[in-house]
Amino acid sequence: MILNVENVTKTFTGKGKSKTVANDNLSFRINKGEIFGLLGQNGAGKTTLVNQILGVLTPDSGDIHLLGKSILESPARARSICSVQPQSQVPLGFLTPKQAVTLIGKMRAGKTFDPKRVEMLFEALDMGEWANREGEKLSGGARRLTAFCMAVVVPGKLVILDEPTNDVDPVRRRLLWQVIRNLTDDGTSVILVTHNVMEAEKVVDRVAIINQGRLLAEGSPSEIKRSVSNQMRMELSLSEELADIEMPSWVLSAHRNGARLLFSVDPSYVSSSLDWAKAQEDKGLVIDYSLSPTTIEDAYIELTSREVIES
Ligand SMILES: Nc1ncnc2c1ncn2[C@@H]1O[C@H](COP(=O)(O)OP(=O)(O)OP(=O)(O)O)[C@@H](O)[C@H]1O
Repeated sequence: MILNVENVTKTFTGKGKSKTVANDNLSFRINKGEIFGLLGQNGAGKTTLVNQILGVLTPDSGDIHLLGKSILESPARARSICSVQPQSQVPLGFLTPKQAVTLIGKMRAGKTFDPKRVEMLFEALDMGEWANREGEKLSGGARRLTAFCMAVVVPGKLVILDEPTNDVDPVRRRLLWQVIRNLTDDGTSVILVTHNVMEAEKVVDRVAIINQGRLLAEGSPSEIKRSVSNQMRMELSLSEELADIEMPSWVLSAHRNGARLLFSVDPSYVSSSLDWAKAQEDKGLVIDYSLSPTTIEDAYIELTSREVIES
């Protein structure tokens, strides 16, 4: 085991003494060589937890053990064991990606640093065209990939990646997932902090879903899906963002994001749900629909969503 988070609670006191419980009695473990997804909506408490793993914040109660030792006893050790890609963009200034990544590699590995590692990463992520371009002239995606390379050029035993695919194009996203997967070959563990549940499902071994500071579920993506039940998902693209759709009685739960509507459907209502969707399409209210087995995104929405749209 690399990381053991035990009953961690962290509360912030704001203006007027209002309190926010950012982490509420969180407990989970991460194994060696594992990719662990930390999933949760904005404000769920992910960054607060990461900052405690890095020893930047101290829990109010509970403890975190990294490779068997308490972070409370030695916060600086935690920072030497972990490498991090932060959620915010890393300012590169006039440094090129090659210079920035090489600099970090030398700082972390000293004389044992092998510059071929930079070439290998740039090739694996198809970054050659940007390698020698000034940081300030790079696109958001190129900067994000550079920050990723800085985090993994000499990876710690625990690599923490906060939304690493933000701004990255779909082709390089796939390359990035492959590089992340390869990181674990030598026993490195990875924490992947993300909102992008569907993407995470393809790469993580286990996930923790947190909401309002609390752990809602933990396990492999298939365990999480099973825990939510044997439902089907219907996904609809509405013709207008504000289209008024009457909710059928067989909908178990619903989630709407603009013109995208997701239903959980009892498998015994497959035929009725397809008839209903076809009727909505004929009325011009729905552009497109599909029915498929539950995904981890459905499980996530089911677990975290308080909002069920009304009929
Ligand atoms: N320094 C702070 N002072 C007061 N409240 C804070 C502080 N840091 C975080 N919070 C609050 O704690 C809660 C958890 O925040 P946190 O940044 O950990 O969430 P998150 O899951 O990382 O969100 P996001 O996905 O948006 O980055 C939020 O309600 C946030 O407003």
